[in-house]
Amino acid sequence: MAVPSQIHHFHFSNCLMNASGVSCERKEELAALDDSAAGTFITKTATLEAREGNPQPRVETFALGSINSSGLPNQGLPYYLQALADFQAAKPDKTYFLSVTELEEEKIYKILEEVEASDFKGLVELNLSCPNVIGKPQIAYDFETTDRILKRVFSFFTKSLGVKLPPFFDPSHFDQMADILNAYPLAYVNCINSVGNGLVIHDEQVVIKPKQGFGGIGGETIKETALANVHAFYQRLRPEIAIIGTGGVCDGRDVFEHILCGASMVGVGTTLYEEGEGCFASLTEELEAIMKEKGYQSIEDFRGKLKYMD
Ligand SMILES: CC(C)(C)CCc1c(C(=O)O)[nH]c(=O)[nH]c1=O
Repeated sequence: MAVPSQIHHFHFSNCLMNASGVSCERKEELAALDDSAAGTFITKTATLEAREGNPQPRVETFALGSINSSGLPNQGLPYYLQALADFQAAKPDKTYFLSVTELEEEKIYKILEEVEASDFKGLVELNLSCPNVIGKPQIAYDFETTDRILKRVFSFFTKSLGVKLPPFFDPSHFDQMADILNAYPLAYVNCINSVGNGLVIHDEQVVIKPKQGFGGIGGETIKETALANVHAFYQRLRPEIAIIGTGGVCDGRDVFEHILCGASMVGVGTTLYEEGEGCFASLTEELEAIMKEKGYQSIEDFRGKLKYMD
């Protein structure tokens, strides 16, 4: 029971995977994902050194989703490179994802130089939702910084690289970002990261401790924004740049819709957080039932074929 997919020469036995950040910080969590119905996994975004992250409570769920200000808690790059080497040795034919970022521009180059020098064979995801300079927006909302970073990264980086993008909400931003991304040999873009700086209130109080309760929103409530970002980039990017659709996946229909919008792989975050890795099997069953009912044999029968009203 699976719906296979691929990104370039990387084949995946199933089109579902976790969203970076959820159930993927420690090796034991990655092992559970590795043994699940998911076609692959992506690590929690790694930084050069391990990080504690923000004070708890820092992740909470609410009726229609989740909010988090985790603060990049991770075990540090060496931990993930070693873990990935072990997973790869056990399953030589499987492809995995490593997510990385850093909190200053120069360190972004340093961490990618370390990944480049490693034996990692999978795909690398550069998380562009990181704040760069204090007082400036996150990298992906600063177009010239994004362009400068990608230009310098691709002057030395030869492994397969994708970028994780926050949501955009304006056609001119889709246009500007797509123009930048199309200039680089990216393997894929992953749309979207959580919807930044939401606020969840219970009674009269915020529900997470960091940032006076402000945090990234995920789950059911962000699906329409996620689908729009997947499709907007599908419409604009060169076909060589694949799209991973992440955000708002609660059932098989949501997976189907991400693929209809152009996604080749679909990331699951909040639902994985709430249901555990068994969600991949149920999402796959639901997707297969929809495909059967519609007579679709494979993803390519409907990927990107969203119909407009003429
Ligand atoms: C928000 C950052 C801490 C700068 C990056 C890590 C991250 C986090 C996080 O670790 O707080 N949460 C998200 O929903 N998306 C992210 O990309």
